[in-house]
Amino acid sequence: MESLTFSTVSSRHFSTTFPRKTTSSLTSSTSPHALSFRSSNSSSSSRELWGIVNSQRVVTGRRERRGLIIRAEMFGQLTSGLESAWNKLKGEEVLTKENIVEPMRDIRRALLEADVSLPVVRRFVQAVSEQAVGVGVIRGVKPDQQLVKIVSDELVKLMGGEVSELTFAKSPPTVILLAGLQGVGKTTVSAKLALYLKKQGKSCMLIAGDVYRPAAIDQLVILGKQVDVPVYTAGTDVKPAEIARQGLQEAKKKNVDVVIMDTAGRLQIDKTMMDELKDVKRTLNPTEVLLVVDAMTGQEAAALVTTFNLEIGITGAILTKLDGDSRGGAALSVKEVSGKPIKLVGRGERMEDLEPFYPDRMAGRILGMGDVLSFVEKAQEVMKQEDAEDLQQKIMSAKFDFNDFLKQTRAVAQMGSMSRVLGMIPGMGKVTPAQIREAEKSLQIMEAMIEVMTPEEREKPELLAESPARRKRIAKESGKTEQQVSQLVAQLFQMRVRMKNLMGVMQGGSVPALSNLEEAMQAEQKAPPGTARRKRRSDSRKQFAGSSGRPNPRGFGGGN
Ligand SMILES: Nc1nc2c(ncn2[C@@H]2O[C@H](COP(=O)(O)OP(=O)(O)OP(=O)(O)O)[C@@H](O)[C@H]2O)c(=O)[nH]1
Repeated sequence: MESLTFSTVSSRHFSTTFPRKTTSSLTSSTSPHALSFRSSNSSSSSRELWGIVNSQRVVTGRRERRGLIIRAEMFGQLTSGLESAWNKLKGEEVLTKENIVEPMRDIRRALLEADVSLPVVRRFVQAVSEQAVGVGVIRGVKPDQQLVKIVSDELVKLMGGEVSELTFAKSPPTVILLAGLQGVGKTTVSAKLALYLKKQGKSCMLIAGDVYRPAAIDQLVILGKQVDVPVYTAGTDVKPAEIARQGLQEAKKKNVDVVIMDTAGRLQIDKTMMDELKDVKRTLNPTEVLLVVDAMTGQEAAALVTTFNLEIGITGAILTKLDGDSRGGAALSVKEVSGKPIKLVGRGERMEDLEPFYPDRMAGRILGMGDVLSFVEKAQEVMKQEDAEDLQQKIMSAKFDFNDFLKQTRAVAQMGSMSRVLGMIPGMGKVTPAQIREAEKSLQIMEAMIEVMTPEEREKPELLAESPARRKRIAKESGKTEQQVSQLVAQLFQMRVRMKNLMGVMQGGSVPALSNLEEAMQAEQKAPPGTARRKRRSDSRKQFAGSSGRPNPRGFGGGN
């Protein structure tokens, strides 16, 4: 399904798999975060690809205007409104009560401009502010990235958290009653839904219940043919409740799994319409009563869902025309205002354009920052503040041992494939797949050797540095060579010194921001011989001498 591609694409795909073309200057501004993950070649006309390369935003419309191609991005205005919030945090070290005031104002404005209902905006802003000031520091994650993550989590919550699946009757047929105002897309949705369920292996039948618009019956018959689903019709002279009864009877006779009833829409909610719907509902005793609402109507859609729920009792909503110029108000307000979930969304006029409503993917599209979100999540998982501080302490006091080494390598493994993690780090995108495979292989070798060390050896690497016999034993038990063991021990000592050097670049001993770490690493690589490198080597020797008392004159590789 099309949407699947948007929230999970890792940054590597931007640079390696998909060609890319920069968005027209007429589209909303581009996130600086997203930019850092982008590649720069061009040429693709595929809509899916465009969605991906535009940093996971959905490009929905394509209109020629005065020779220029204008690409409308879903929720583009909301996305750029939120971007200005992150931008206000550039250069900040940590989120504070003071420095989030301005970004929160931007978030509030962006949501209101997107036509999100005011009480919803108020609650949202309050929830985000509270979390932002209490969030603390996560190693390697900048405050603006942290705010993106908090906003994302709250957006997901606002939209209901989990996907709200359709319910099926214990004994078939499952009956789905569709309701809604005129022109919202009910008839189209009826057929789309039948196709959607058919793809899940369910047999379906449609009932044409819109007796006020004869063309609607013809339309449903045509669409039914298109998706190859039978349509029950009884003309326009029969009451909708009676059509429902007959249709249901027919469906039972045919052992159909799901019956979908299309009903008439009105321009306004009126009593006759509600009474008629109530009659139909009573007759059908439906498993699902879904209100079809138009995303373009913004918070009005949420108000409608509330009214319909109070009047006839509904189980959820279907949001249509999400591919249009909707600003996001409907998607963000429906659940919070009405308490009823959006179950499905329509994203185009084709029969295939109906899909479940995934709050997390929707949030990802609104923010257009899937990569930043997954990076922050991974960092949160593996780099808890306490761990980072603990590690820092150890490094500063040169006590980084094999347990820490193992913890670190496992943390990297936990972060998923190393390649993905490296790809997420700006500036690290040029690591080749071969290098990555090599790195992953050496991690496994290291783990095997550390695992056979005694607890004492793990805590005091000096024991191994001093004793060829111990190294020999480790080699034997882990199935590796003595040279590999010696290299590992040497590596640990080198790492102590390297990390200590890196820590030196941090201001005030704080946990490093990613950029500092990157700069330090680049500086290290660029250092001319005889300066930092030379110093590091001598530091390394001192470190080794200090820890073991007496360096092995033959070096690790040469011992027996
Ligand atoms: N772009 C887009 N158009 C849609 C979508 N869903 C429906 N439409 C279009 O909206 C128009 C109205 O759809 P209908 O299915 O006739 O609407 P209805 O609610 O049955 O209308 P009434 O029978 O008058 O109440 C049609 O032109 C559909 O093609 C969607 O998700 N995206």
